[in-house]
Amino acid sequence: MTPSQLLEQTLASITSLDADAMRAATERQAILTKPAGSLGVLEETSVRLAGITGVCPPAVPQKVAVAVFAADHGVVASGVTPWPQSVTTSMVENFRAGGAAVNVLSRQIGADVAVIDMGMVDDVKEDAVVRVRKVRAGTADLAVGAAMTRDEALEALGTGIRIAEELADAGYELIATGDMGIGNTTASACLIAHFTGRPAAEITGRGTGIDDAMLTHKTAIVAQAVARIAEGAGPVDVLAEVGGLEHAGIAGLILGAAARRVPVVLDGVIVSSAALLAQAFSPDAVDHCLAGHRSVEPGHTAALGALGLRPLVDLDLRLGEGSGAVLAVPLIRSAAAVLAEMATFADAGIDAGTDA
Ligand SMILES: O=C(O)c1ccc[n+]([C@@H]2O[C@H](COP(=O)([O-])O)[C@@H](O)[C@H]2O)c1
Ligand SMILES: Cc1cc2nc[nH]c2cc1C
Repeated sequence: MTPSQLLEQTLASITSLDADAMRAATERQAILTKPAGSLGVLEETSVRLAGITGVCPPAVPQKVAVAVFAADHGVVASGVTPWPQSVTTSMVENFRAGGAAVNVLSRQIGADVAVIDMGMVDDVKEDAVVRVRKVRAGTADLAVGAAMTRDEALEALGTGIRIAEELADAGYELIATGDMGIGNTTASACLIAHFTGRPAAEITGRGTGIDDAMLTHKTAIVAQAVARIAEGAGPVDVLAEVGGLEHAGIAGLILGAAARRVPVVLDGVIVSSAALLAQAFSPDAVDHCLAGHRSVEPGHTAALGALGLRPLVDLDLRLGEGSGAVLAVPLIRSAAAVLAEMATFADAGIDAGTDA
């Protein structure tokens, strides 16, 4: 099957959320021993999980994968980040060794970290942690021209879909998403500016921590690259022009997981920019996602607004790797557990009155 056939087949199998399961979840929330609505966003989360999985009450997700998509970016040659490109590889080796923040946070919740080399400049070895699916050795510099070809964009989307299928087949009930790629906040800003229609100056942020001069330069690069996108360009063209290989992988993962009814937890600005891409292919796919957190990057708030998602955690994080998605998992598990395990008014013999 060609990547484009895989994409078409995946899009055709994505459905809207299960309205019956959501109705049952909403009705059950109303008879649990609490004032109606008092568990706020946890209640909404439980209803969404029912809609995604088609089951009420949805199972508490025990088996959780953290899929961290890694790639390099030609735009680092244009001076948009203070960090050397080699840090992408060094951090992937840190993930493999279990020493990064995402490893520590994942151990806290018993989640398995899977790293996908979508397109790092360096070659890394395959093992139980790192899956080598390199589409090309880094993108071209988006400040100068298209980041990749349409065929490469399609291949990378297909790779992400396959990762979702592998994780679903391995029995993962929830997939948290993450990214690693020096320079990738520039590509993310381009995607967000394009899909939200907001100006580059409003969307472009400091990434790993850049000074005012570099921010001005980065913003100009984003504005110019977005202006190059042709009127009426489809999502594959947008991805090829200004995206990254990890963005493609994450968008594919979101589409593939939605097709399999496996909920996906979004991380920060990079993952959410990839979710906008997934939304351009299939608005229903994003309904199968939960926003883990709100990053301090300005583009993230704009992206969440366009995705129509409310972040579960807001802790001034700007790390990436999947850190904010992993931190939200205990809240998602709690939301499902409340719906499944709380006593009803009838069970507890509590008079709910007539206005409850
Ligand atoms: O997830 C976020 O919101 C986030 C915000 C700022 C930076 N990052 C991480 O920082 C790296 C990219 O930053 P930069 O400045 O090199 O574009 C990349 O590895 C991201 O995971 C991530
Ligand atoms: C050290 C470091 C760790 C990261 N993790 C995700 N992005 C990162 C960027 C840097 C620079």
